[in-house]
Amino acid sequence: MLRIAYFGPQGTFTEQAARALAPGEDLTPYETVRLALQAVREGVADAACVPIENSVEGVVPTTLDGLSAGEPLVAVAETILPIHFSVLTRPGGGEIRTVASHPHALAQVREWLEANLPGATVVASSSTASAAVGVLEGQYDAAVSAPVAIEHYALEELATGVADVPDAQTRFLLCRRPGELPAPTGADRTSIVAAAVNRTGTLSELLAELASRSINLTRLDARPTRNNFGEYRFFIDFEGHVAEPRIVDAMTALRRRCHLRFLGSHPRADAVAATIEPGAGNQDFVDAQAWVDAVLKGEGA
Ligand SMILES: O=C(O)C(=O)C[C@]1(C(=O)O)C=C[C@@H](O)C=C1
Repeated sequence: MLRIAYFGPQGTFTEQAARALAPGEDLTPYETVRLALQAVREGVADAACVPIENSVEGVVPTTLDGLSAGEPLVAVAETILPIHFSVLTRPGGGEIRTVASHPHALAQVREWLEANLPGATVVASSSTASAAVGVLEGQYDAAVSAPVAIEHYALEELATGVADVPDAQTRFLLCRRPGELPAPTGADRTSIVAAAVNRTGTLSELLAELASRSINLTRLDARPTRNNFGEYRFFIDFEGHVAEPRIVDAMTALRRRCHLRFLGSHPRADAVAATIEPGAGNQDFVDAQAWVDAVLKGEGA
């Protein structure tokens, strides 16, 4: 049985994602994303399930920072969950003076809180489920939690289906130490971190390498390197798999220009096939290489 670390405690959205990505495996909650990733680096866990991006609030910075520093880890699978919340209180409730949740969750229910709990002080907690634990322990009066939290904690539902944006979604990754890659499917995502030197035009040069090969980006984020003020690392997700000739061509071009960290190639949860423009398919790259090989052997011109 695989040992799967996940961003917990029990009752987070991430636990649900871990159950979807690793059904029947042995799941262990960790208090932070960093600790879940560390468990994999230390060999205590085989893989970690962590949130990466939300359709309303964007990327989860602790996950980006956790993946870009320390021993390399790669994502081997992803899942996307619909996100709506339950607001949980102690049974028999009383006045709600404080309401807690993970900052990403609070950002997705700001309007609901203003309309329904206008006097309450909003408090950030380490996860949606730790907010539920806090309510149970009397630290807060209400928690904005994943609907499954009610199955783990003896709380009452004040409201369910809470979401300022009805179709919100979060994408989660299953990360392991580098090893055999998942096979390409034609509907894959590749993730890299690019540490480019700070000079005019570097980011646009990197993006041009992808654009000139008609490789479609699915996400672009920047995070500070933490070394020099104003220096950033770029997190780039794009369609395709590193085992495809067109992606190999792009990755080698990028590697010549900057320091790269590979964060994985794996099937997309939404199964959207890669956009392939005329002249930019894998066979086009194979044919072009075969022509150059023939020239080198003196068999073509
Ligand atoms: O706290 C949780 O339940 C989580 O799994 C984390 C997280 C996130 O980091 O975005 C996951 C999904 C929701 O968007 C809110 C919180």
